[in-house]
Amino acid sequence: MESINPQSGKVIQTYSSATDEALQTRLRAAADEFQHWKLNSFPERAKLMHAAATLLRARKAELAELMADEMGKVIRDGIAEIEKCAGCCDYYAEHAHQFLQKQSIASDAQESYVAYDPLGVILAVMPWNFPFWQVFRFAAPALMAGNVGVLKHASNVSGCALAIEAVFKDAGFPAHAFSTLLVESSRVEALIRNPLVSAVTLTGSTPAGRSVAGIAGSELKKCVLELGGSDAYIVLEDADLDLAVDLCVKSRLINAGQSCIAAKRFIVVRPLRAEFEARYAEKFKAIRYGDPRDPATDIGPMARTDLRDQVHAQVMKSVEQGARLLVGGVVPDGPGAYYPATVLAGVKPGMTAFDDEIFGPVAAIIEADDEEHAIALANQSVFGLGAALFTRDRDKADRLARRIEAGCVFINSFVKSDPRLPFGGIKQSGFGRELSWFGIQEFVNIKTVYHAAAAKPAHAVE
Ligand SMILES: O=CCCCC(=O)O
Repeated sequence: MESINPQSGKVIQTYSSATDEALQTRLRAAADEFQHWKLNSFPERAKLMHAAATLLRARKAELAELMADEMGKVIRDGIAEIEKCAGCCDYYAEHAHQFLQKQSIASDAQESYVAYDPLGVILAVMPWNFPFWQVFRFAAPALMAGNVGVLKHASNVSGCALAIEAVFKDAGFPAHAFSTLLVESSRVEALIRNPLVSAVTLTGSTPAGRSVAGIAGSELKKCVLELGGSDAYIVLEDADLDLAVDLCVKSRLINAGQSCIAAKRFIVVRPLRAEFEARYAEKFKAIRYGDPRDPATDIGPMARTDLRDQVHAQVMKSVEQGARLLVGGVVPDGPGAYYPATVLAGVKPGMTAFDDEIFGPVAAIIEADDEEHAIALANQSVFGLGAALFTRDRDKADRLARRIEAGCVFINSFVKSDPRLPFGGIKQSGFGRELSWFGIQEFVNIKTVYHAAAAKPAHAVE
């Protein structure tokens, strides 16, 4: 497996994938470790998780450079990503015990309660776009709950995958509490089917989700899926337009547009559409793409040239279908998987930019007749990950938020994940939740314990 620098196109490192025997040995070791790890107390686990947070903070500069080299993330975003991972480790170190405390429930029993037991070896199949964050937001709760983790990371970020394993090991976790498996995607099916694996979590595309869910389903193994999105950002007539334009630009360009929760469809009511479009295009024109290590760069290269070419094909298709290209839309000459910040206007249902997820720095502006039409357009999607609403009317925002088919709705803000808040989607964006109290509940056995009304003491039996 090769790590290729998307800026230069040069191979940085080649990794050999694990043999079947080596994989089996690692899974066996993880399963054996689970028998010990699950018996540790919460304070013991928390101590190690805090140590992982400390190490992440100490290594943030080098880890950000690794991301820049393997997938093109600009350095300041890489540093922010590592800090967020550290915060997530601290959060679960501090709260896991309380989240998984036994809960008494009154019933006809003398005593009945719910206990939360770990499930075992959890396989995480993770993508390259947030190579640390996506892994830590799974690993911190899963390990704190007493599970052990094995990671199959995207093949272009093997360096990141090994660096994550090293963080856990160097923080003092037992050797097989968290391990990285260097394997190609074609071997994920065998991993899910392996009897030593208890459950699987995937962050990735909708087709990958279908495949993982199908395999996990046929094995009757629990899975959590965090898939694609085409988040609608609705701008209503009473919106603060400066704020809306700023946040809509910012959200679309997160990670060079390569984020499931980046804003993708901008649905603006007719009276504001022309003004929004003009201001939006102006800001996009000023966006500089370039070396991810250069502090002056706004967006780095996309992660791979084939992904860049796919985005360009989607832009061209949308234009053929009638969208107006306002900014960008031209593949630059020279090396690197670069794509310019691009704006499409006049986008409508039936066009690629409306119907499909565009995983790159491409904005689709859509005009709505009115508020009702805006909500209908937002919901006219196979995806249901996130959405944002811009309005000054708080009551209206609450009413409309409930009508939007998505896992989260942010009002006058862009969509973001936060360890304290549940994160996940509906429809073809997946199912299950990560983060918060809800996330740590996904990979536990929610066990009912029932004590019958007091049996007579032995000496009282006639
Ligand atoms: O592709 C998904 C990106 C999620 C980013 C985040 O959680 O902030």
